[in-house]
Amino acid sequence: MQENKIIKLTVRDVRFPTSLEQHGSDAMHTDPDYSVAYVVLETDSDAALKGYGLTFTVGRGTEIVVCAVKALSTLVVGKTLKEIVSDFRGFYRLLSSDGQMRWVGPEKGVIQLATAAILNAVWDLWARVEGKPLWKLLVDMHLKQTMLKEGYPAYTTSCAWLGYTDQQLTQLCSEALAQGWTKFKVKVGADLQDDIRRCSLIRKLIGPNNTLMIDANQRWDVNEAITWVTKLAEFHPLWIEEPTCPDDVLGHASISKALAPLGIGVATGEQCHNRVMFKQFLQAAALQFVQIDSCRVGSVNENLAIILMAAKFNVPVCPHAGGVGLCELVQHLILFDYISVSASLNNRMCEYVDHLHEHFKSPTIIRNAHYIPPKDPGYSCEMLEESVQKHQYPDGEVWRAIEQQGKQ
Ligand SMILES: C[C@H](O)[C@@H](O)CC(=O)C(=O)O
Ligand SMILES: [Mg+2]
Repeated sequence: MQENKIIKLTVRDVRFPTSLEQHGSDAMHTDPDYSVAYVVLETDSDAALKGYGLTFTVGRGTEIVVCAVKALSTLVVGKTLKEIVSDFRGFYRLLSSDGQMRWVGPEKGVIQLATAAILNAVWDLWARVEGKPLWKLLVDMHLKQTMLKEGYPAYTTSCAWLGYTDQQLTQLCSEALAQGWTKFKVKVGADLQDDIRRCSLIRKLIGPNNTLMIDANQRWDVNEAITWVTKLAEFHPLWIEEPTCPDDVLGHASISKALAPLGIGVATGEQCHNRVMFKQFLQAAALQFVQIDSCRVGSVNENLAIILMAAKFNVPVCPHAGGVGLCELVQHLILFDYISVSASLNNRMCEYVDHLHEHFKSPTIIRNAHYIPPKDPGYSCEMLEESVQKHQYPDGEVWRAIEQQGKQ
C-alpha cells in the first residue's frame, strides 16, 4: 500500500430542512432537520483520492460536532493511511482517549459523534485505496489475509501410524519437528504397554509444549476406554479420538465426563454418519472436538450444517483428513469455518497426512505446518488421469504388477 499521507481535513455543517414537513419527527424530536457533520480527507498521493465521512445530527448542535471534529483533526492530519491501518486499534484509542479531549466524553455525546465522522472518512479512504466497497474490505480483511499469509494450522498423523516401528517413529517425528510441526497424533489402542512406550517416546521427542493427540479408532468399550486413557494421561494428550463405537453417543458422553478432570477431551466424527448424529453428540456434551470429514457425510451441504451446529455449541471443528484426497477437500471447509463462522484458531487445527498428494491436480500446500489456502478453482478433487489409470482396480498397472508378484 502507498503511504497516502493525510494532508487536509475539512468539515462542513450540512442541514436539510426536514422539519418543515415533519419528516423524521418523533415523540422527543419534534422538529428534526436531518443534518450531517461532513468530513473530507485529502491525501498527498492523488488529488482525486479523498475520504468522505459523516455523522448524523438533527439540526442545531451540528455546529458543536463540527467544532469537535476540528478539535480532533490534529490527531489525523499528518498521519499516513498505512500508519493508521497497521495499528487501527491504536489510532482508534488515540482519537477516543485523547488525554484532554476525553473529559468531554469519554466515548459518548458530541466527541463520540465527531470521532465517528472522522473514522468513517478514514474507512472510506482505505476502501477507496483498496478499490473495494467497505463490506468487501471488511470481509476480505484480517481473517482471509491471515489465512493467505500464514495458512490454517495443521497437525500431522504421518509420524505415528500404529504399524510403524519405534525407529521409524523417531525418525519421522524428528524430521517433522525440523519442518516446523508442533502437533502430533499417535495411534493407540491395540496394546497398552506399546502405547505407553510409543507415547513416552513421542512426548520426549516433541517436548512438553508441543501438542499430542491419541487415536484409538473405536477399539475399546466405554469403561476400557476410560481406564486405558487414564493410564496414558501422564503424556498429556489433548484428545482421545474415537475411543469407542462411533454410534455410542452416551458412551462418548460418559468418557468425556470421566476424562475431563484429566484435561483430556474426546474427538470424533470421521465415522459419524450424518448431521443428526453430530447434533446428538453436541447436545449430549459427548465430544469436545468435532471431526468433520469431507467424504463421510452428504458433502459440503451437510458439513456446513455441522460446522454451524459446532459453532452454536462452541465446540471447535478439527477436521479428519487421514485418507486419500481428504486433506485436499477438507481444507476448503475449515477455511470457511474460520473465515465465516468461528473466527477463532483456539484449539483448532486440521489433520494432515503426508500421503498420495502427488496424484492430485491441485495438491494441498503445507507451509510451516499450515495449510495454505488453495487458489485453483474447484474443490481440489481432480486427480491426475495417469494416476487414476495406473491405480484403477483391478486392471491398472500398479495392481496388475502386484498380482503378478503374488503369483511368482
Ligand atoms: C484407516 C485410516 O488411516 C485411519 O486410521 C485414519 C484416522 O483415523 C485418522 O486419520 O484420524
Ligand atoms: Mg482417526
